Amino acid sequence: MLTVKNLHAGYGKTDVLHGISFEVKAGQCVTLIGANGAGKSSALRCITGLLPVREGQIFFESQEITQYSGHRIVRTGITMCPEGRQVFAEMSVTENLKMGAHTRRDKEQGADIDRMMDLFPVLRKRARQMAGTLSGGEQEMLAIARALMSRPKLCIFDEPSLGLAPKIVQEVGETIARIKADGMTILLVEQNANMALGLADQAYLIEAGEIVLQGTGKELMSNPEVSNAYLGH
Ligand SMILES: Nc1ncnc2c1ncn2[C@@H]1O[C@H](COP(=O)(O)OP(=O)(O)OP(=O)(O)O)[C@@H](O)[C@H]1O
Repeated sequence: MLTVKNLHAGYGKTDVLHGISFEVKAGQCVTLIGANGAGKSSALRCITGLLPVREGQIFFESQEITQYSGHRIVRTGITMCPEGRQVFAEMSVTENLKMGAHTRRDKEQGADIDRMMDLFPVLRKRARQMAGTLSGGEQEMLAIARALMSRPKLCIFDEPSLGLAPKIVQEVGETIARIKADGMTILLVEQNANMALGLADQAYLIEAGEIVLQGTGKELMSNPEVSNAYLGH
């Protein structure tokens, strides 16, 4: 579904991605793991049109999207659930969900809001509450639900566990697993390698802008180098 080939990108004179390639097949959960500053978010910024690609190509389904604007990429069916959640703090939960559907022209948004509230009961309880007053975990659920409101074909999660307590991280992991079981294709970027590898069909380890290891989630989890450096075992 998504193919990234030999991707180079950077900021100013500095290159931070040095030719990474990976693939996300329909229905898979694929994860990019790696330390702080390895280049995971930069790779996502390239896919979503926020950072120019210097060399290489990105394909989504049958089209090349390498030079597409962020807006056009959303219309192809790629949605990102951003790092730090970025909910609209001064809007209610329901209004945030409506914002997630702003690119849709159909009349089923109301039914989808209801579906999201079934999927995330805490959002129904807090429907009228300003999003800025929700807890971190609730805001993450809202950010995920808002991303799903666009009815994406590919949902990208950037560090969904960041800053959350371990119990909430587990809940977020379970939520992503449920979304995957419903058939969503997922690209997940995480520093929390334990959570990410547990969910992933396919995983890539990025170090200093290069992919240094790839395999199934299980394979990377049982790799001693990954285990020592990233899993805290
Ligand atoms: N806007 C920017 N301007 C200049 N350099 C940047 C910018 N954003 C990121 N970088 C640099 O690019 C490199 C890769 O950063 P990136 O955010 O992609 O890493 P990451 O793996 O996602 O890490 P993190 O988990 O901290 O987000 C780092 O060296 C970082 O300092």
